[in-house]
Amino acid sequence: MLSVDVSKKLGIFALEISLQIENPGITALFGPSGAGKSTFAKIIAGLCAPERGRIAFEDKAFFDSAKGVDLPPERRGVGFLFQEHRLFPHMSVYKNLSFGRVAGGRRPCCGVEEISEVFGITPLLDRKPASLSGGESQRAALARAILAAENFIIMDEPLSSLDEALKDDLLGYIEKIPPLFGFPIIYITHSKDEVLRLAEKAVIVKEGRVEKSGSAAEMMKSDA
Ligand SMILES: Nc1ncnc2c1ncn2[C@@H]1O[C@H](COP(=O)(O)OP(=O)(O)OP(=O)(O)O)[C@@H](O)[C@H]1O
Repeated sequence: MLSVDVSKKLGIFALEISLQIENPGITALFGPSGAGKSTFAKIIAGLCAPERGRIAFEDKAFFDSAKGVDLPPERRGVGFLFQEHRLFPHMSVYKNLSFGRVAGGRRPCCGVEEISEVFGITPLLDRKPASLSGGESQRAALARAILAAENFIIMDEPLSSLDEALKDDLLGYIEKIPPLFGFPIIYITHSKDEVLRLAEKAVIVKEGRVEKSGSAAEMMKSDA
């Protein structure tokens, strides 16, 4: 279970989120632009520090302002997939994936070759990111996020730079992750279609707060 209770101010924006995510599958964070979804994701991953609060996964505290705990991102075991692929441009796909594995936890879920087969990128391993299509790049970034993960994966609008056909293709790959690798996923999106296709649970975030949470189908119906 991921347990979060944090506060953060960014200029005039105030984020106050208290939330527990128990779902072993995919939980969507859904809300309008500017609601604070990306800030919240960065706080969990250790890319942005809250002013106060506690973040813990199972019995491991990532952040605890009362006890002075603040683990750096590489010690949180969180795989992160961004809107754009953010592969290292000077490294081959193989090296990008190997780097993910080294940077990740002490318990890699699988090897580079195995994961490349799952995501259909084996023929691309010797290529540099600049020579890949948008869909190929996101599949390579997805594989790297899994290799870097020890506890769970956060995806921040991972389909936003892809066209409709490629979105559908990548959704198919994302669906495979919980059954094949067992990682929970926190999936950030504006799209109800993506929530309904992927997620069992959804958390509605508005103006820096959790408005409500529950089954994805119920949340999407009530947010109509
Ligand atoms: N460094 C910063 N300084 C000041 N304000 C910031 C900073 N970073 C983010 N904000 C503000 O915090 C609010 C939440 O931003 P955030 O990117 O988390 O929202 P979001 O829900 O992810 O939006 P989107 O769906 O458009 O990506 C916005 O009003 C944004 O302008």
